[in-house]
Amino acid sequence: MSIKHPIIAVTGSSGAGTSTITRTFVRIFEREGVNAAVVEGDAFHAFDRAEMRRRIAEEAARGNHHFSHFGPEANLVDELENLFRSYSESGTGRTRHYLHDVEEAAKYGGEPGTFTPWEPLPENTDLLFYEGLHGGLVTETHDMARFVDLLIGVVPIINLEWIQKLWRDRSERGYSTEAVTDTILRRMPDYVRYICPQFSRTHVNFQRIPVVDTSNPFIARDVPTADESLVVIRFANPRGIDFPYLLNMIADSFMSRANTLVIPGGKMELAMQLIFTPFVWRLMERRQRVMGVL
Ligand SMILES: Nc1ncnc2c1ncn2[C@@H]1O[C@H](COP(=O)(O)OP(=O)(O)O)[C@@H](O)[C@H]1O
Ligand SMILES: O=C(COP(=O)(O)O)[C@H](O)[C@H](O)COP(=O)(O)O
Repeated sequence: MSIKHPIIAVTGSSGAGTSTITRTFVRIFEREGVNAAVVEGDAFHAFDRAEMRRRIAEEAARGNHHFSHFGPEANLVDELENLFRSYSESGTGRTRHYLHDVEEAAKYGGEPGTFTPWEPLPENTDLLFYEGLHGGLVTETHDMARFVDLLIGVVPIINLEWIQKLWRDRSERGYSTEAVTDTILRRMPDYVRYICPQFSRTHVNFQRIPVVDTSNPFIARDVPTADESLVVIRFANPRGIDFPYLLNMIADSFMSRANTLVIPGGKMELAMQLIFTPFVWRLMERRQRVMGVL
C-alpha cells in the first residue's frame, strides 16, 4: 500500500465483468480529474494465443487437462508483482496490451492473439488502476494483495458468469459454445485454487445475481440485463460506510446483513459512484497532503 502512489485493483474471473466495471471507474476518474494509469491484467499472460494453445496441448499430452490462464504458470506473476511494487514505491512500471480480437488489434496495432510491446506507464499519474484475473492473487511465492489500497471483487453467481463469458466470447471473440465450454471446464481447478480465494481478501465484492432463470447457462440466448438482476455488495469492513445514505440514495435497496447492501441491478453504476467517489477523494487528499500540495 502507498499514500503517494495508491493502487486500485478490480479482480475477477474471465467473463465476470471486470472490464465493464472499469468503464465506470474511468468515468469517476475523468469527473474527479484523477490521472490514472490503467493496466489490463491480460498483459501479464505468459504466452500469446498460438503458444498458449501449444502449451495446453503439451500439458494435456502429459495428462494435465487443466492448464489455464487462471493459474500462475500461464502468467508473468513476477512481472505483475514487480509492477505493483514499483508503482507503490515510485509511481513507475511497465505494461502492454493483449490483443483479444481484431478491434483491439486495430486500436493498438498488431495481430489478434498477440501482445503489444512493453511500454512504461505514463509519468506523474495519481494512481494505478488494475483490472484482470489476479489483482488479489496470493501464492506461496507471490502476494499482489499487499500492494493494493482498494481491492474489489467482481463475482457474479457462477451460472451468470458462464452466460456472460459464453455470450462475450462467442459474439466478440468468435469462439463456439463448445470451445468456451471446454475452457470453462479446463480452468476449473485453477478457478477454485487461485481466483476464488481472492474474494476473501477484497475490500468490497459485487455479486450480480439474476432474478430470471439461468438454470442451464449453456443454452442461454442472452445475458440477463441489469434490470433482470440484483447486486449483492459485501463490505469486508463496514466501519465508516454510510449505509443510511446509500439506502436513501439507492431506491429499493436494502441491507441483508450488517455489512451487505442489496441493490437493483440497474443501480450498480450509481452505487459504484456513491461508494467509490468518496474513497477516491480520500486517496487523492492523502496523496496531495503527503506531497505538500494540501
Ligand atoms: N453488470 C452487468 N450487467 C449486464 N451485463 C454485464 C455486466 N457485467 C458484464 N456484463 C456482460 O458480460 C460480458 C463480460 O463482461 P466483461 O466486462 O467483458 O468481463 P471480463 O472483462 O471480466 O472478462 C460482457 O458481454 C458484458 O456486456
Ligand atoms: O479471457 C481472458 C482473460 O480474462 P478476460 O475475459 O477478463 O479478458 C484471456 O485473456 C483470454 O481467455 C485469452 O485467451 P484467448 O487468446 O483464447 O482469447
